[in-house]
Amino acid sequence: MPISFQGCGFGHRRGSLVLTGLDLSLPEGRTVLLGPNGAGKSTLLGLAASLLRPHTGRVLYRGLDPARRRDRARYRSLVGWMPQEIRPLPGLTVREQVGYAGWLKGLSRREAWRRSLEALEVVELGALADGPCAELSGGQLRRVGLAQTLVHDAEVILLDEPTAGLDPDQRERFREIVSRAGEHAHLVVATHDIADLAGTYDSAVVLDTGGVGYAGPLAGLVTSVGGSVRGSFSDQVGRAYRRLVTREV
Ligand SMILES: Nc1ncnc2c1ncn2[C@@H]1O[C@H](COP(=O)(O)OP(=O)(O)OP(=O)(O)O)[C@@H](O)[C@H]1O
Repeated sequence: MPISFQGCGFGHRRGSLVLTGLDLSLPEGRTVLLGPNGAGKSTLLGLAASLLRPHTGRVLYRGLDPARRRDRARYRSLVGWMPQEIRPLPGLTVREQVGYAGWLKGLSRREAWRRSLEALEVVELGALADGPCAELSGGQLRRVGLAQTLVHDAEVILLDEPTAGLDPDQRERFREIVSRAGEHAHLVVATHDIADLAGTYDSAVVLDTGGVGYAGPLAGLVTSVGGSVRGSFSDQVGRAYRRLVTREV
């Protein structure tokens, strides 16, 4: 079972909590994390990535608690995280940037270098491996971000709005690559891109004003809000999500 949150509370500022008493086990497989702006999706991923530490409760994966110093390095080697913004490191090639990420996650230099090319091939950037990272387009940089999560043996991969700002073709391409990456690891993807949810994900978690509105299989999202069964399954899921967060009837 992937990452679980046990009674987690967190606020970025004193007196204002984003998450309170969160009890949630992220589903297995490919999970989409949905919710309106400010619902706490990035905060939840930040806690899962051990970038943020809960003020109350704990985050666990395979019995490892990243708040405990002795568990942290192992936890981080098993959990990959891609932030919303990928910054090219000055002077590094694409392959060096990905290899560096692997080294930070505990791979030897030799292993990180070898695997960096494999990861770049998965995201279809092998041909640009030796070019400067700073010259990549926004869409290509997102793919570097994904390669950085694939270069080590992450069992859980967390992606924060990986398709934001991409044109429709790039989004579709990225969704395909993400879907493929989900064959080898549990994926959790925070996104507002609700096109083809059914083709890309197995499960959904919907956050709404500090709580979990829904967590489970995509099909259950439709039935949980009494959604209509008209249209394709993806359309039904999209409508059910909108209904859940806007209370549309
Ligand atoms: N660094 C920060 N300092 C202070 N408040 C923050 C910080 N980051 C987020 N917040 C606040 O925490 C709340 C949750 O933000 P978060 O970014 O987790 O939401 P989100 O669901 O990812 O939103 P979006 O869809 O807009 O990316 C918001 O009210 C936001 O203003």
